[in-house]
Amino acid sequence: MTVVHPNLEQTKAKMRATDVSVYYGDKKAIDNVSIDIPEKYVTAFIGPSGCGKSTFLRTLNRMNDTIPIARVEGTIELDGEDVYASGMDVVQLRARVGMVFQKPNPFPKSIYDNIAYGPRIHGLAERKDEIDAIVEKSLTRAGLWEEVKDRLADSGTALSGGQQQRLCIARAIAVDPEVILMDEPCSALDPIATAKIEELIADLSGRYAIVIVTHSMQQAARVSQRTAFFHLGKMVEYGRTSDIFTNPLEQRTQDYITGRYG
Ligand SMILES: Nc1ncnc2c1ncn2[C@@H]1O[C@H](COP(=O)(O)OP(=O)(O)OP(=O)(O)O)[C@@H](O)[C@H]1O
Repeated sequence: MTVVHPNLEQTKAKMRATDVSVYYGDKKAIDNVSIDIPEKYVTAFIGPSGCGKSTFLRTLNRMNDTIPIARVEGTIELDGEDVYASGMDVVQLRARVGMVFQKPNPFPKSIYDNIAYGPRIHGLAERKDEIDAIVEKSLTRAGLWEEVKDRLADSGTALSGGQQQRLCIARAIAVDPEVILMDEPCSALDPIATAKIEELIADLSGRYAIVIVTHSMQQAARVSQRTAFFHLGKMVEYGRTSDIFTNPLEQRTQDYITGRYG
């Protein structure tokens, strides 16, 4: 059972997970997790290594489909629609629920094409001027436009690590997502690049539902309004970020945030 803080105000759920369990073969990695992911907020998933944070994050846009031995039970909804329904178009789902990974993974293409690719294949724009506008808007929103506007034809892989990660965020934004999942997006970055990504997350919250997996409690405290603490595949506690860090209700949460394990 998850302890949910009683003072949580009602917010509209953008995504809802109900009784979700995930298995890798016979091994249960996520055990009966239910959570509402609120619209326009940043939700952080924290917990010790191996507790299942990334596994659970990946259920939200069916990234686990790419792992043959992974099996998901329970229900995940996006605006009330069953994400695992047989008629669900997974490509479309992953545009609506975008993902940014631990290691920046730009396509080996130009900066321009990294952004233009998604809108083109999703039919969001056809004319060059429309695509140009999406490229500029997405890069601006990701805080990268000023740095790259004079070299859009250069390869995305030639950027610094932090710039590459902002390019990947711009790429996710370009297809007009509703939710952005971030799996330890700063773990490969230095402190300055990390600070830029954190600023960017703050700018983007309010516009998208964002879910971030992080090993850094300081980062969770800085960027999120909601925090879920995971331990051994279970979601132990969920509440406002400030409450989770100052007034945890569960001993296991208290032990983790005070550094007794992790
Ligand atoms: N592809 C996979 N095949 C088999 N087992 C896996 C796979 N991915 C993860 N697991 C197992 O599932 C459990 C949860 O792993 P997961 O990566 O979700 O945890 P995590 O909390 O994100 O960890 P970390 O913080 O170290 O990234 C672990 O026991 C892990 O070994």
